[in-house]
This record gives sequence, C-alpha cells and structure tokens, in this order.
Amino acid sequence: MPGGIDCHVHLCQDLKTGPLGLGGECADNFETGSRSAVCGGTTTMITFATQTRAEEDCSLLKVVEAYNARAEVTGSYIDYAFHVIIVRDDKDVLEAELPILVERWGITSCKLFMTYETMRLQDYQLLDVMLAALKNEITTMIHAENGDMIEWLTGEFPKKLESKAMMAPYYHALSRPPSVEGEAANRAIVLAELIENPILFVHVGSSASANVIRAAQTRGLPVFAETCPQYLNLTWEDLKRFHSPTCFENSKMVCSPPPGPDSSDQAALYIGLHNGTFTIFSSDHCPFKYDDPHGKMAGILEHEPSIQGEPCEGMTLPELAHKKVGSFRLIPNGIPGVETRLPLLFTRGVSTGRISPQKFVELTATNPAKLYGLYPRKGAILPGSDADLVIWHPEGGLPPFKLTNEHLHHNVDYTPYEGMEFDNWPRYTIARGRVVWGNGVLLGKPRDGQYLKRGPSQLGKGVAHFKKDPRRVASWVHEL
Ligand SMILES: NC(=O)NCCC(=O)O
Ligand SMILES: [Zn+2]
Repeated sequence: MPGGIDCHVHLCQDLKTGPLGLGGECADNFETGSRSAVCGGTTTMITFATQTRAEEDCSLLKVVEAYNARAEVTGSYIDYAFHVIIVRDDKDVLEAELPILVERWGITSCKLFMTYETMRLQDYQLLDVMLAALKNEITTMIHAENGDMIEWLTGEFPKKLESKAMMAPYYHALSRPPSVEGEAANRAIVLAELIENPILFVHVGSSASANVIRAAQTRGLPVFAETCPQYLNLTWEDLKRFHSPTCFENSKMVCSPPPGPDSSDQAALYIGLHNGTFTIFSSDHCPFKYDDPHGKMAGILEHEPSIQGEPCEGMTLPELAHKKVGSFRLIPNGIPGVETRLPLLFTRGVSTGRISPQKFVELTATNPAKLYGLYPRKGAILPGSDADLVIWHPEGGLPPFKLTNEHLHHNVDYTPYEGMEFDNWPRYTIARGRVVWGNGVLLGKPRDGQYLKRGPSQLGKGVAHFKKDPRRVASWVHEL
C-alpha cells in the first residue's frame, strides 16, 4: 500500500485547551513523534504551527518560523508539512501574510477552533478568516464544538457539573454531549456556505455531527470530514475503565470531542467511512504523559481543592492520583495514537471485512494527499511518486497479540489501546525507497525526513457549477 499520511499530528506544540489558557506540554517532539509514526506505517505527517493571542504571536510568519526551528532541532524520520492554527482575525496580518505562507512555506491549510477560551473564534471572526483563506486557496479545518454549551454545562451556577462536584475525568464526556458537536458543525456549514468556502471537519466523533455533514454533502456542498481511531474504538465507558467512575487514571482517555456514549456512534462512523462522508482518517495524535506534572496530572495539580486537605508530601504522582479526583477542566485534552492509527483500522476494519483494502488506502493515504495538496507525489504508487510504501503481513502471518505500551515508540507512558488485540502490523515501512522499519526494527534516522511544501487542495473543485441559493449564499461578497 502507499505509505500512510497522517494529517493530524500535534508535536512540539503548546496546547492551551484549559480555562485561562492552561494547557499541557506535548510529550513528543519531531524525533519521537515521527519515530512512532514510521513504526506504525506512516511516511508523511502534517503537524500544527500554532498562533496564540499573545502580542508577539500576531505574525503568522513568525509563528511558522519559530515552529520550524523546533522541527529542525531534532529532525524527523519521515517527511512532514505544517498546518497553521489561527486564533485571531487581524485583517492586516491575514491579508499580508497568508499569500506568503502559501508561496514561501507551501502551507495551504489552517485550523480554526469553535471552543477553548483562548483559541476559539466568534462567528464573525470565523467568517473573516474563512474568507481570507478562500482567497488564498487555503483549506479551512474546523474544530467544531459549541464552546458556550460546554461552559454552561460545566460552570458553577446553577447546579452544573462543577457545583455538583462532578469533576472526575468521566464527566468530561458529560460536559460535551454529542449535540455540542452537532450544533457547531451545523453552524460552521451555514457560515461556510454563506461565502462558498470549502471546509473540513477534523476529529468528528459523533453521529450527530456526521449526519449534518452528510446532509450538507448531499446538497452538493464542498464539506469534508475526518474521523480518528478513538471514535471507532472507545466510548464513554472507557472513561470509567479504571477502578471506578471517579478514578483519575481515566484522564488517559480524555480528548475533545470525547468518544460517543456507546457503540452506536461507532457503527454510524463506520458507515460514514464506507459511504464517503469521511474523506480522511487521521490520528489526532496529541501526546501528554500521564505521570507528569505537565501532562495529565496537571488535572490534579492545577486544581486547588484537590491539593488541599490531606498532606500530599512524599507521595508520587500516581499515588496522589489514586486519592484525588482532580478536575476534568484542567486535564490537557488529547491522547496519543500516531503509531496505532493504521494497525487499528487494519485489524478492526480490513481484517473483519468492515472496509475494503481499497477504502483503507483511500482514507489513510490517497485522500489525505489530495485534500492537502500532496498528490501524486504522495498517496499513490505511480511512476514519479515518492516510493513511500507500507507492506503488511500476509493474512495469518502475524500471530494475534495484545498491545502494550512497551510495543510503541512514542514518548508517552501509556496507550489508550493497552490490551487490545491486533492481528496485523506494518511489516515494512519504506520511505522514499529506503526501508526504514522492517520486522520490528527501526532502520531509519531522525534526519531522513524532508519538509514538504504543499499545493492547494485537489478536492472541492467543480462545485462552482451548483446553483447558488440566495437565501443561503451571499455571492455578492465576492464582487469587486
Ligand atoms: N483533540 C484533542 O483532544 N486535543 C488536541 C487539541 C484539539 O484539537 O482539541
Ligand atoms: Zn481540535
């Protein structure tokens, strides 16, 4: 198969997903993250250069230069490119800098947030940035969750999760029921349609969201979607996996949006993979260590009521975590998965016959390359394409085994998929013609990977012919 392309990987990034801009420290840098990727059959990744609201982060060009310097410190085992996360709508910056991002860096995609206090854009700001992106042929990626609904369900008064002391990791899911995602997806579609902007929904986790996306696609809109392994393999029950619903160890499963309440969402998402609702399948690898004050443990250490009371001196962090509930609001959002992405979908999708090998290739390599302007150099086995390949064991060639974190090559002290059974794993990963992973041995080097300048998306074209409905589309916006 063509080597995997993972277009949703967080590395070397400060993620401010908590209140007042609190966040965790990414456990993986370019070396460890790409090492993990290549051992799981991925040969290209796209990571995120992230703007913040700090004044010195106003310039997107400076943000990208600083992020590139982080990549250059270690280098990468595999080829890589950048998206840019935009958290403000400074019109002069958008106008002056987006063309340079495209020209100089080949950055042709941006991610926008509808939640997180220090990252979210209001609707008028989403429109500002989408319009600027459209003018520069930059694909808009949307993190669709209604931030107000989450805050309302979480906040103190009257009788929300916080005032009821429902702050254990499990309640992260209750603060984000599937309608939170569905509402935001619907709103983003309405905004994008107003100005005829193609959009891509990242990490779609619920059938509520998949259904509104499917309906928009059926109306002919250029709406694309991504789902991820956690939404096909975890449920709310996994947030109660350890000991009791209040056990802090369940923070290992906290990500946004959360996985669905039960397996019915998983079944709906599989249908979406099958019928084209989902264009791509990425990891949303967002690695935080568990046993680390800057990782998941921040959910206890930043929570005053948890560190008051009984003396904690002399206790190790896991001992502390065993006694304290912490607060889901302060747990950094995100879970690791760059290495397990392909083997999980292969084992649970291809081996079971739920999706065909062809669909697997489309979702994990060919469509990502087309969507993000890398095709046909990447995502294909063709004359002239890079010889990026993944070779699996023949059916029955690898005895089924239970995964443990020791099998993996990331810099994280756990995997959410601990104990799950796998019946295949990439036997060889070949990057630009060289075997870099073979029979369980890492053969590549951290400076093998090259930075990739990308072109515009090759999907989403041809929609101009659809009749515009003036009740939904403000075509005049584009007139000079
Ligand atoms: N997905 C997640 O929980 N973490 C990554 C940051 C984000 O996109 O929310
Ligand atoms: Zn996101």
